[in-house]
Parts: sequence; structure tokens; C-alpha cells
Amino acid sequence: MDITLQQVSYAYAKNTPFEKRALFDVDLHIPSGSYQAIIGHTGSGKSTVLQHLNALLKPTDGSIQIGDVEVSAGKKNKQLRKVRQKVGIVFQFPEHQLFDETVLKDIMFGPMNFGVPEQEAKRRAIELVSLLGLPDEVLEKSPFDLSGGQMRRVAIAGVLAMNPEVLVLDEPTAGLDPKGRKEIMDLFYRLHKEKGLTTILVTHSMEDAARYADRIAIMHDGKCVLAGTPQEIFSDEGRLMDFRLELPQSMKFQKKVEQMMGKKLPALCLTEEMLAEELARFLKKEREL
Ligand SMILES: Nc1ncnc2c1ncn2[C@@H]1O[C@H](COP(=O)(O)OP(=O)(O)OP(=O)(O)O)[C@@H](O)[C@H]1O
Repeated sequence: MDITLQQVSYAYAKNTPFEKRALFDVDLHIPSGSYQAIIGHTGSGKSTVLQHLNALLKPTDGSIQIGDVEVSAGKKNKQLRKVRQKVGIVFQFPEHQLFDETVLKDIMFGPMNFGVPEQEAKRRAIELVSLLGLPDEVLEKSPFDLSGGQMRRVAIAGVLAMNPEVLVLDEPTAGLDPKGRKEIMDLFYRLHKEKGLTTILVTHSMEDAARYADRIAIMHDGKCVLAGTPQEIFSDEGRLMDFRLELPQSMKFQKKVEQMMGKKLPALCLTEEMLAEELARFLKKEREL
């Protein structure tokens, strides 16, 4: 399901003394099956864009096409429920939204609320608990008796139980330790690859954007100022600095290595693994000469 923002502008508390314009004429096309990262400094408008992606917010000007549903200013739309079913959002600290007395009931709540039969909702919950690396025993436990990392996984299972076509992730690993972060990010990547799940990641992490995304959009002062592949986005450090952003760590290392060697590596290394491989290839070639 493609998502296209056309000239989207948004103002909070419009027509009040507190009016705050947060988005200005944002154009962005997110093709079905892609992994789109949205990056930008604090207050640049990322969360405001994110809330438009499943029509939690409607543009004050412009329009968004979400699959076959168009959401635009002033237009009443009866299909917003359909959009919310298809576009799942994992908000920051999603465990704050857990509420039911058992993990099983909590995960089943969303799908049953949208008319999925109980047996099917239960089947999904059991499958997802295992997919997220949790033991079966947690199903009958209170979500509030779990560790922070386990609660996060249960909350993610609740979003996945809706079988979304698009998964929107708002800093989904905030507050987790490095191992937990990587496990969760790798899991989302696997779901993206294996199920073709369109994935939209809102993040401050240049590393995650470089490692996982195939497209990156940069938000700056409420505008989408750049969009392209990671190679395109990270090829110009000066431009990134204009938007108060930095290169991913691997590319900073790459620059240091190139300075030490006095030679450039042929490719941009978006991850540390890529840098290690590229360097090994380069040194092998040098030895052969
Ligand atoms: N509920 C709100 N009411 C009024 N202004 C808001 C509200 N939410 C956000 N804003 C303002 O809109 C602008 C964009 O905020 P937004 O939260 O979308 O940025 P962000 O890039 O997600 O920031 P962060 O990285 O800190 O989460 C900011 O100037 C912010 O102060």
C-alpha cells in the first residue's frame, strides 16, 4: 500500500492564540514494500508527520493518499477506521498503553475490537509471543509483572496482531539496552523482508537509518528538505550539517581510515560490517598489486 503526502501542512491549535504551524508543504512518497526512515533534529516535525500516516491527524492543507483512501483538510471520511487497521503505529514507550489483565487478552484486544474472531485473535497472540522471543508462560501473566523489555515486546505484539500492511515505528527501541535494541530492530527488519511489510521508522539514530532503511527523508523546521537512498543522503556531510545531523558512526570511521591511508575506499560504508568488508577487500587488492 503506497502512502503519498502532497503539500501537507499542519498547524496545532489552528485559529487560536496558541496556533503553532508544525508542517509546511510536505511532499513525500512512500512506496509499498519499502523501508522508509524519517530523520531530523528535535522539533523538526517527525512525530507530526507520523500521526498523519494513519490519520490520527488530518492535514490543515494538502492531502494524504493512504492506499485507496484520501485524507485531506475539511473532507469527512468514513474510511479512517480501515486506515487505522492497515497502518499500525508503535509509539515511543508503547508499553505505557498496556492495560489488560493478561498478556493474552492485551494482545487480542486490538484485533477483536476490529471484528477478528476470538480463536483467530488467540492464534495470532500465541504466534506473536513466540516470534517476539517471549516464553509461552507470559500469556497468562499480567503485563505489569514483566520486565521493561518484555512489556515492550508485548506492546509490539499487540500492534502486529492487527496484521497491518504498514508498520510505523516511532523510536521503537528508546530506553532499551544495546542487545535489546538490536534484537527488536532486527526483528522489524525480518518482518519487512519476509512479509514485505512497508516499514516507516522515525528515528534520531543515523546508524539505524543507514543500516535498515532503503529510503531516507530528512525533516527540518517542518519541511521535508531531502529524500533519497541512504547513499544519496549520506554522500554530502556538509548538507547534513546544515540540517544539524551527523554521519553514521561507520562513515565517520571510514573518513578517519581514509585519512590514515591517504586513499579513498570505493564505496560508502553504511554499517561497521560494510566498512570491515570493504577494508578487507581493499587491503587484499593492495597486496596483490
Ligand atoms: N500538541 C502540540 N501542540 C502544539 N505544538 C506542538 C504539539 N506537538 C508538537 N508541537 C510543535 O510542533 C513542532 C514539531 O513537533 P514534532 O513533535 O512533530 O517534532 P519531532 O521532530 O517529532 O521532535 P522530537 O524529535 O523531539 O520528537 C515543534 O515545534 C513542536 O513544539
